[in-house]
Amino acid sequence: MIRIAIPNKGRLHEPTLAIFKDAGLPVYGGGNESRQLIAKTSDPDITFIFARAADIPLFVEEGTADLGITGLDLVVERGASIECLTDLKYGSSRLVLAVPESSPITKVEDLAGKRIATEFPEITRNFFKEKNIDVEVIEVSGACEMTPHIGVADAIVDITSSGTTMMINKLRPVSQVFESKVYLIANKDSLKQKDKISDVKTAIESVLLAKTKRYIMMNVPAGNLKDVEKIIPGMNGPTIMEVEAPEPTFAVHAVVEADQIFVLIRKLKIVGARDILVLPIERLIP
Ligand SMILES: Nc1ncnc2c1ncn2[C@@H]1O[C@H](COP(=O)(O)OP(=O)(O)OP(=O)(O)O)[C@@H](O)[C@H]1O
Ligand SMILES: O=P(O)(O)OC[C@H]1O[C@H](OP(=O)(O)OP(=O)(O)O)[C@H](O)[C@@H]1O
Ligand SMILES: [Mg+2]
Repeated sequence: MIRIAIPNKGRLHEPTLAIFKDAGLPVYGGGNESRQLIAKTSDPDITFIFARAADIPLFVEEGTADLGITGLDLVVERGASIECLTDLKYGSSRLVLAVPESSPITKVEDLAGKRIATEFPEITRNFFKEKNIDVEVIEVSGACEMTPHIGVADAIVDITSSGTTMMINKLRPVSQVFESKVYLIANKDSLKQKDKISDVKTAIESVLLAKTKRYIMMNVPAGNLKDVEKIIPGMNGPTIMEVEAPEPTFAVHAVVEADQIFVLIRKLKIVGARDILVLPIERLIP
């Protein structure tokens, strides 16, 4: 049995359900936000448990869950001893040291002897300890941006991605403290004992790889085939099939980089390709 802990709400909930669905493991029962706590999947050996992202590192460390999806910031903050298997490419964020816009503080050293409010006390303490700067860390459980404006702290260390919340709260970043990504994480013992974990990892990674590729199909007059082959990179070269058509014609299929499609189609039209179709790929297993 494999138990996978996934965030029951918040910004990671939907993209996590989506990536498992694409990987062939849809959640039975819909995984509605923060109400359903356990769900079966299409594999009788795999069960999802829904938890707060902040609790998942320890659930995975102690083996309550064999696998989990959560942010590296939460793993490090809790000092969880787990394996980070795969960067899931969504939810990247930064922990940033910030002060009120009106503050005279401009660099990290100016924080010596000051008070810093944060939801990440361990990461914050380590950051300043490594710089030999003595600060007072005040742990809060949310609304961190308010603390410097009400005299609770002189600065904050908080999570950010667009920077909108800090700007709205008239906070000026001073330094980046930590860079975070969302990972598929694993319990160390489970990783050794449960083969199915590598199946889950491969399935997830096949979805991530497929998102960067497109499947392209076209018809090419025989006389233009060489010019088209020069343009189509393909993974191991294009697939070429003869087409039943009034004139000698070939169907050319290939897997290409998604971010090359716009330029590629323009070039293919110039060398005579027609009836060009571009399709998404659900999974790509090299
Ligand atoms: N503003 C953000 N931008 C990008 N990623 C974020 C942001 N806030 C949090 N994350 C990432 O999402 C993970 C989960 O964040 P968090 O624990 O705050 O839950 P949430 O998704 O914000 O839901 P809630 O905070 O309402 O419980 C974090 O570990 C972090 O990696
Ligand atoms: O840089 P930004 O894009 O503005 O994101 C920063 C905000 O994101 C997180 O809040 P979230 O939206 O997760 O709500 P929460 O406070 O309930 O966690 C974090 O607590 C910040 O408030
Ligand atoms: Mg949040």
